[in-house]
Amino acid sequence: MDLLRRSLAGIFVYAFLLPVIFWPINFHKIQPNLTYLFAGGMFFISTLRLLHYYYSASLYTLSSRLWFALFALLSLSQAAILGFVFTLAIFDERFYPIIHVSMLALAGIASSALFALSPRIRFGITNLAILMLPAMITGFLTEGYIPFATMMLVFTFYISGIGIRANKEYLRSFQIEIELEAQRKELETLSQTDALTSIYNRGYFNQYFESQWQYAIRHNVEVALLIIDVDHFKSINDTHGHLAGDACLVNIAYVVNKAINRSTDIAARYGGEEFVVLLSGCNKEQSQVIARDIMHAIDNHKFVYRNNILPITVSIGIATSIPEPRQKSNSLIEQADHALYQAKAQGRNRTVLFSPEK
Ligand SMILES: Nc1nc2c(ncn2[C@@H]2O[C@H](COP(=O)(O)OP(=O)(O)OP(=O)(O)O)[C@@H](O)[C@H]2O)c(=O)[nH]1
Repeated sequence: MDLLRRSLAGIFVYAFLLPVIFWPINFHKIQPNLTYLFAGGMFFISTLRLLHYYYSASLYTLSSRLWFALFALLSLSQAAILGFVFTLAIFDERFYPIIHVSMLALAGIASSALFALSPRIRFGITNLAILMLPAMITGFLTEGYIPFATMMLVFTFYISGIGIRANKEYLRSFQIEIELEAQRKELETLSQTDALTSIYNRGYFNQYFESQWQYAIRHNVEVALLIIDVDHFKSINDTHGHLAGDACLVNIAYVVNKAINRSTDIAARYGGEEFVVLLSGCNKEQSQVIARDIMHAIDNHKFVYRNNILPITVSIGIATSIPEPRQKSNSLIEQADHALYQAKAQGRNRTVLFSPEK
């Protein structure tokens, strides 16, 4: 339907403006048959197109395919007539006077295409003005050519109108594309982020961990996993309230996230008061150093809520592996979990590296 609305102005141009051009240049006297055939043909098809326009809704309900087939047939017929006239004007001397009309139509088509694709509308208007003004001014100043110059002026306005509209649509589609891309990115970030702490969530961690695990299998790289659990967190909630607990989790996430530096390492909230850190290409010694750094950073951080200093400590389970091709990534989580369990059992506020014999 939008297609139809857009073509309405074109129907009137084809029906009246183009045929009318033939009279000021007296072409109807030189080639009456062609003039009346062209004008009659254009007028007839334009009338059919107007009928198609007014009965569009019911025709479309009847069959959208038929609606489009008729639309295409009618508009392409007018293009065919125009193409035929262009060819006669260029290649047959008897029709030479209408070369003006053909050139004008071609200039218009070229300008509207340029308008539509130019990001700067002023450039399109300047281009059209430079293209049309010399001939138009000369036409107004030359006896016998005023009607032709007037017609050029009308035509120039018509092309500018189409061009400005097409240009606006072109820019709008660009804008929509940029907005959609920004929204897609925002949604992607939201789906990967933990709502409370703003670090990565468990969903993203699982996905990233799996990809790093596969990479480690292919390249024989060591992967380290730390599971960090807040000690006696229940009593923090019970003593100071859940909001105090939430504030602690936000701070812990901040401190943990700050402690990792490599671009391939990530920290995520695994659930409740548990966090995970994935370190790629990190051996046992290096991962223990990082785990201790995290513990010290938490020790040194002042957790204050409503003027109360909250005694926050964490226990960290560490596991590392150079994964075998058939080894599942879950095995590393189980090992780190096991080490965490031992850290808790040994009195908390410590790091434990997983070892099978323990
Ligand atoms: N404020 C707050 N509390 C949470 C959140 N998620 C989990 N918790 C609480 O974290 C506490 C975890 O308690 P437990 O699993 O018993 O562990 P813990 O008290 O930390 O004891 P240990 O881990 O054995 O040192 C529970 O009270 C949960 O309600 C959260 O998003 N915000």
